[in-house]
Amino acid sequence: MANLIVHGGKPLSGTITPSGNKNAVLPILCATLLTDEPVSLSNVPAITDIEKLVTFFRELGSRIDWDREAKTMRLDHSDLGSDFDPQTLPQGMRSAVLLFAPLLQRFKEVHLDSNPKGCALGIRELDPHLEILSHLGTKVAHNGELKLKIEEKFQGASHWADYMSVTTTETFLMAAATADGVSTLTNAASEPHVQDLCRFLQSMGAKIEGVGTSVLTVTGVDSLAGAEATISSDHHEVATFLALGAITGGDVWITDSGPEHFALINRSFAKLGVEISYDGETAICGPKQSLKIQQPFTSNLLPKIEAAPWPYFPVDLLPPMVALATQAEGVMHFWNKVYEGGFAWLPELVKFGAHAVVSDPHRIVVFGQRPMRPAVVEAPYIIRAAVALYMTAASIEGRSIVKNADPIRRAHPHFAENLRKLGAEIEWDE
Ligand SMILES: CC(=O)N[C@H]1[C@@H](OP(=O)(O)OP(=O)(O)OC[C@H]2O[C@@H](n3ccc(=O)[nH]c3=O)[C@H](O)[C@@H]2O)O[C@H](CO)[C@@H](O)[C@@H]1O
Ligand SMILES: C=C(OP(=O)(O)O)C(=O)O
Repeated sequence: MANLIVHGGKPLSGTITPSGNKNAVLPILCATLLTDEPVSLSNVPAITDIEKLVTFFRELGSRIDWDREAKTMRLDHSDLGSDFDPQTLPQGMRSAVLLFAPLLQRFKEVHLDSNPKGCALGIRELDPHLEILSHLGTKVAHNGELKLKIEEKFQGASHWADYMSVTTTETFLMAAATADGVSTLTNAASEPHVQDLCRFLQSMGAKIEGVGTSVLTVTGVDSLAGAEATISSDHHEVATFLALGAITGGDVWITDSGPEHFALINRSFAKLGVEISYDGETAICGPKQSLKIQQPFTSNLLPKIEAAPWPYFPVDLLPPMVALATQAEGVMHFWNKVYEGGFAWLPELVKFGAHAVVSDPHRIVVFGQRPMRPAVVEAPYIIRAAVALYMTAASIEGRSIVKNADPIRRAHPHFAENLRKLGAEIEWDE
């Protein structure tokens, strides 16, 4: 595990180009298993989750050319073996569950001996995935080991999911793409990365209707073809760097920022006193933001930022907003409607002097502008919490250490290098 050594208190200023979105590239990589034809991807981020997936693919027999500098990858799965060792399934990354449907489509039978888990945000349940696979014709048996089996093909079916789950929706899309007949998912997730997977599958020849809505209809096709795609900018990274500009009093410009996804995210910034402006596709967090929490018109109400499945404010962006609230004048209520463990890292934030009260596992109240001091804190295995602890350290004059911060590398390539370009004093201590 690696620690981040931070000398904070300096305004971060400059221009950054965001990386490709981890949560878009990983399902797209899993979907490449659905074809024997070559696939070419660009804007592929050099992140550790992809390293793990590429290692797994190579174990299977895939040919992969990954130029990390050029951010391009060419994949060819035409020479895959006839089976795989479940022990080689990537661990510690939720996206490994996205291998189930394509592996089943290839091998017809898959045995799994573990839940690959992911960020420690709560229980990362497999049941919705098993439910959708079972609806689409998979025989599911578990007796210590999980055994999944299909006959020749997935079978088209309709399913109304319990809740809008990102990866479950992606499992549905991959299974339904080549299923026999028509499949419908009601209560589907519609996050930007889910839409990216839909468009990628369409470019491979899949027939998908309802992209971006909560009802997806997929008409199965016999086979999918090779394709080319560019991975979208990571809206989490865009928002994080804007928040870093705001928390340090700097002037940060982000190119290729995907403004179409930001209306609600920017309104949430505005609730904390941060105005984001645009020059075309470039998002700007200008200098000297007021960092004053807006009061609601209604009396007897706390201002709040409420996160839930898209098009709500994204849960993965709550931690940077919480860090920002520690520096803002006023009180802000945060509500994570998704994860029961999404705020478990708050005791670490408090070590900097922040005043944050946990109301219940889903809700906290942050009292801003308390006197803050440098600290040595421990990052949990949660990418965005590690980022938020770094942000807080960057805003406080003096030397702080964020221990075990390497989950950041799961999603943000060249994190420290990018920040140094903005004037940050930050080092990895391996
Ligand atoms: C690889 C990937 O894409 N990971 C993302 C994906 O994970 P993932 O697909 O695992 O997240 P889900 O959308 O399934 O939601 C996670 C958990 O939240 C709970 N839940 C969710 C929605 C809801 O309306 N009610 C509810 O109870 C469930 O316990 C569920 O297990 O989506 C999450 C939610 O945007 C993000 O944090 C993760 O970064
Ligand atoms: C929670 C995340 O990842 P995972 O779903 O892989 O845990 C994340 O990207 O913030």
